This record gives sequence, C-alpha cells and structure tokens, in this order.
Amino acid sequence: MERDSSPSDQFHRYKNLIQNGDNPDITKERQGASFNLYNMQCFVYENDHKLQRRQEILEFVESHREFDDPVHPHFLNRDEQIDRATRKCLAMVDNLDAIDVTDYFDEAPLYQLLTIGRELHCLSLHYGMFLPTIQVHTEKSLILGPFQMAASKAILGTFAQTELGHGSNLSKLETTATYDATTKEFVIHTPTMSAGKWWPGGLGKSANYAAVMAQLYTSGESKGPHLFMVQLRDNAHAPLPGVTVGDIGPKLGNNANDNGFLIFDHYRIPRRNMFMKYSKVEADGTYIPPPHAKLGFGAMVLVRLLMIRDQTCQLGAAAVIAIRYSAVRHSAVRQGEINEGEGEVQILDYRTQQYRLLPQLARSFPSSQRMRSRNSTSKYVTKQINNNANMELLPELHALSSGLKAVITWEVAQGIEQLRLSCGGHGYSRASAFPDMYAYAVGGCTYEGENIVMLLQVARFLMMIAKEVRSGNPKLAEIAEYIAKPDAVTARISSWKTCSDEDIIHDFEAVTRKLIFATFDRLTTLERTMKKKEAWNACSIDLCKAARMHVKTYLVKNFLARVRTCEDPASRTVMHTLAKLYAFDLISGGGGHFMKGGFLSEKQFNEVQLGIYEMLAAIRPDSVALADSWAISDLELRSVLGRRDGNVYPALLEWAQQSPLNQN
Ligand SMILES: Cc1cc2nc3c(=O)[nH]c(=O)nc-3n(C[C@H](O)[C@H](O)[C@H](O)COP(=O)(O)OP(=O)(O)OC[C@H]3O[C@@H](n4cnc5c(N)ncnc54)[C@H](O)[C@@H]3O)c2cc1C
Repeated sequence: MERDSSPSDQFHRYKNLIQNGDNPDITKERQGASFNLYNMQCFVYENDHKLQRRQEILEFVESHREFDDPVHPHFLNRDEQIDRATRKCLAMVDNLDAIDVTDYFDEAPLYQLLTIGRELHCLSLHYGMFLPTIQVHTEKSLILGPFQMAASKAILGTFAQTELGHGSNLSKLETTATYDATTKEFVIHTPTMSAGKWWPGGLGKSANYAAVMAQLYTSGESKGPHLFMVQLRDNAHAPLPGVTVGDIGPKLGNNANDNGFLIFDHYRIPRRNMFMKYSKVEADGTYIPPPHAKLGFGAMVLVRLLMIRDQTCQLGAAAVIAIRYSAVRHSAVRQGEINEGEGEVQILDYRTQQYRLLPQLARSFPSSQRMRSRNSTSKYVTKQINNNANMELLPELHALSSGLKAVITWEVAQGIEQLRLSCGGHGYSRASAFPDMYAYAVGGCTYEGENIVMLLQVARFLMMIAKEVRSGNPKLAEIAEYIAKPDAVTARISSWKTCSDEDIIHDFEAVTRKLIFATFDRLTTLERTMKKKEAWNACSIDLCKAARMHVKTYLVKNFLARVRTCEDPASRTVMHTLAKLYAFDLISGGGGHFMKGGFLSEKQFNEVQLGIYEMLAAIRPDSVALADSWAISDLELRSVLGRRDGNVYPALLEWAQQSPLNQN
C-alpha cells in the first residue's frame, strides 16, 4: 500500500477517532485535548511510518475473512478455543508477507494480536523459543537444515526445560542424556517421577520436536544441563516409542495453548542432535566445554526484552479501556453530584478514580518505548557473542533484562487488576477483556525466569558492583555508573512544577545507592558469622528491594530522557507531567526508602503527595487523548468497555446475547 503522510492525511486519521453516533462524552473529551493527537502518536511510536504500518496491518487483517470469528471466543470451550487459535495461527503464518517478520518488537506482535488475540497458541513456543534456540545454539555449518525445516513448519517445536520437580534450579534438572559411544547416540531418559517435563507450550498436542534440556553424561561423567533436539512424534503425529506425551490440562489463562508433559524411556537420538555450537561431545565421547560460560545468553536476553515490550503493551491497552470507560460512565453515590443540579459526573472526574487510572497509564509508557532501543543493543550484543568477540556488555544487559522482566511483569499484572477494579462490576465481565488480560499477563511473572529469582540475579550483579566500588577499582557499565557517585545527604525534590529532571534523578540515584550499600554492608557483616549462602538467604528480602529500586531508577531516568526527545511542545508538556507523575508516584509508594535517615523531609514528602494530586488534575482533561495516543484499534483491544465510540451499553447487551445459554 502506498504511503501518504501529508498533513491532510494526518488530519483525516485524527478525525477518524471522532465519528457520528459516538458517545457525546467521549467526543467532548477528544475535542478538549491540549495536544495534537497525531503528533503525540508519532512520538509514542517514534515515527509516522510505524503508525502507518499499524493502520496497514489492521486493514489487511480486517479484509481477510479467515481471521473472522464466527462465534465470540469468550463463549467457546477449551477444545473449541484450541481449534480456533490453531486455525487462526495457520492463517496468520500463511500470510506472513503482510508484515516485516524481522520486526519482532512492533509488527509481529501487533499482527498476532490482531489475528488471534491475547492468547498463547500452538506455535507460540515454536516461534518464541524453538526457532531462536536453533539460531543461537546450532553450529553454523549445520544450521540450514533444521532452521529451514522449522521456518517452513515441516517440523513444529517447543522448548522443554521445566520439570515436575524443578524449574528455577536448572542445575538440579533430572532428565538425563547419556552418551553411548558404541552406537554414537544419546539415551534420553526420565529417571524419576519428578524428572518428567511439565509446562512446555505446544507440547500437549501440537509439537513433533522439542529442544530438551537434560543433564549430559559422557565417559561416565556428569557435565551439567545441555540442549538436545529431540523428535517426539512420527509422521502420523503419534508419539514415538519411548516417548509419553500429553496436555497438562486447563490453566489460569492461555488455554488455547496445549502446555504439555513429557516422559522418556531410554529414548535414543543421534549424537548430532545435541546442540553443539558452544560445547561438544566428540564421537569417542570426549567432552569439549564452551569457550565462555555465558555463551547462549543472548537469545534469553532478546526473548525477555520481547516479553517486556509485549507485557507493557498489555498495560497500555488496559489503561485505554479503563480511561475510555471512565469517560462515559456516570455516577454519584450518596455524597451526591459534585455540582448540585448538574447531574451525575463522569467517574473520570473523581480524584480517586484518576489516582487509580493515571499512574497506570504513566507506567505503560516508559518501558514500552525503551524496549526499542534496548532491542538494538541486544541485537548488537548477540552479534558480538555469536562472533565470540565481546562479552563485556553481557552481564549488564543480562542483569537489566532480568530486572526489567521482574519489575515490569509484576507492575503490569498489578496494574491490570487495579484498572479492572476501577471499572466496577463491568470490569469483572470477560466482555471488558480484563480477566483475559490479567490471566495472560500474570503468567509472565513466572515463565522466562520466576520474578524473585530474577531479582536475586540482579542483586548479585549489584553486590559485585558495590564490592568493586568499595575496593576503589570499579569497572562500571553505563547503567551502574551512579553507584560510584558520592553520597547525598538531602533530597532535592520540591514542587512538581519547579523541580527539575536532574533533581528527580539525583534523588532516585541517591536512595538506590544507599539501599545497595546498606544491603551490601549487611551481607558482608552476616558473612563473618554465617556461610555465604546462609547470609545471602538471610539478606534476600533486602537484596530484592535494592534490585527493584535499581530497575525503577533506570526506568525513571529513561522516561525523562525520552520525553526530552519529543519535538512537539504541546505533547512534550503533557508527557513531561506524566513522567513526573510516574516518578512522584514511585516516591510516594516507596516513601520508607526516601524518608530513611531524613533524606526526604516531611515537607518534601507532603509536596510529593500534593504534587500527585495536582498532576492528576492537570492530566485529567487529556486522559482520553493520552489513551488514544496508544493508537489501539477496537480489533486489537477486544474490549466492549474500551471501544473507540464509547457506546458501551448496547455493545454489552449484544455481547451477552451471544451466550449459548441465550440460544434456546
Ligand atoms: C504459562 C506458563 C508457561 C510456561 N511455559 C514453559 C515452557 O514452554 N517451557 C518450559 O520449560 N517451562 C515453561 N514454564 C515453566 C516456567 O518456566 C517455570 O514455572 C518457572 O521457571 C518457575 O519454576 P517453578 O515452577 O519450578 O517454580 P520454583 O522454581 O519451584 O519456584 C517456586 C517458588 O520458590 C521460589 N524460589 C525458587 N528458587 C528460589 C531461590 N533460589 N531463591 C529464592 N526463592 C526461590 C520462587 O521465587 C517461587 O516463589 C511455563 C510456566 C507457565 C506458568
């Protein structure tokens, strides 16, 4: 499709949001915005091209009948949900020409949301983990075959790591891969009940291959967990002899995905099926270790960054729903109308409602935007690692991706629930989309690294830095430079209108630094009387707190920096207030850390609180337009409460009428 970004086209797209027949409340909100929506959308999506592509992909999906839903997915049972998602998934991958498949951060996730919705499906793991595993872990000379087979769907794979008895503790996985030099095969085996693989997506019914993590034994010695390419099902899709496989049953969400279990009984695979890019087993059983222990982390970093971006967009969508609904919903309970005689107010006018909505909206912006630049860093690092060239950036990026993953998935899940509650009873209906959003998002707190375990990894990085700083010989990467700055005794924060970005950053850095060193000192004191691991465990709550603050400081700094790049003054003003609201809300929530030792005075804390109330009032007139700046179509949103036109009540009735209970 030809692109046209002339001013008239831009205006047309802006006007499209306001149409005849819309709920008058939502139209009034849009007309009252203090900024030009198109300019703001360009800022949010970084350029007009991305906006244009969103529109083109939407039009493509809407014009293809195979993406239609004859029955609303909410009214399907699990079998039907799996059938629907599989049908759509195949249609989606048959039409991949519609998107730039290398744009994992924007086009690919948008396309999936539009075609299938918020569901992991039978190919999620194939594309999300199996293909990247082949790319990262297969020797260059051998990659073409498996990659082409996987890319063309001649084989469908999953990633099988977690077992019934072990998830986070990789070193204790029990599945074994024992090399038999006489036949030049590995024998994959499940020696105990707890060694059964449990959870891999797409395993229950769909995948015929898996990348299996198993303890390698060769020449009678254990070499730790390694990855193996294992065929599970034959050409007729029946499990091969020695393989027992099935679905693990319904879960809190993602029920269109057949997460499965897998048990091996002395199942043999050829030697070449070990992923041998980094470590190797020679034909005679000789083991060759990887040149660097952290090789292979690049794929994990990229997958986490993708996940963070996806999750943040979920929070953005939830905020869009709750804000639009709050603009059309009216209420006045007991205390009566705010202005006598003017009727019930839009619930968006209640300060308590603004307090529920706007900090969540603010939260949805910084992480989604930073992910794009982190994507390029991650690609750079992966390239360096793959060329065995430069490992220096890896600990920083690994710690950052682990920390962002833990903080953001938690905030997204909590935020969605808060936004659901803000919509009263209708938020509880699946028509709102909140229940499905929450179920989808909260899974992210566990998979790809359980959140607490992730925070403790960040803490390990921070403790290493603290030790280096104390020893006077720090080698600090960009993200950790502030840890070596001199201590600050008092906070600089003041009224939201007068305090500068530098003041805010100064205070966040100072508080985080203090927290890191206080934890480091406690840890080293405990280590004098305890074993290292015991001391670590005793300190672990503080370690997690320090890790969280480190990530939040990073997010605040980046949000403020990103706002400075906004070229449109009106958009920049609103975004700047939103960024300050984000920072002030974090200070208010973490008041204990900020007030410790009198760093933040009571007067300053009161200014922070008052600032939040004033910023809520300042942002209120722009809230619907800010929600619109996410440029999310109704098809992508899939929510009766968040529809563009605001006509919620007739749509709710229409939705309910599709219930099978109403068919006879
Ligand atoms: C929706 C979903 C999809 C999934 N998909 C896949 C998949 O495709 N493939 C796959 O292999 N797996 C998959 N998993 C499994 C997932 O990766 C694991 O559940 C996850 O790694 C956590 O492991 P666990 O369940 O064994 O929990 P555990 O590790 O047993 O954790 C349980 C609790 O113990 C705590 N804990 C554990 N270790 C420590 C520690 N060292 N210090 C402090 N606290 C600790 C944790 O914080 C947590 O509170 C999926 C899980 C879900 C929910």
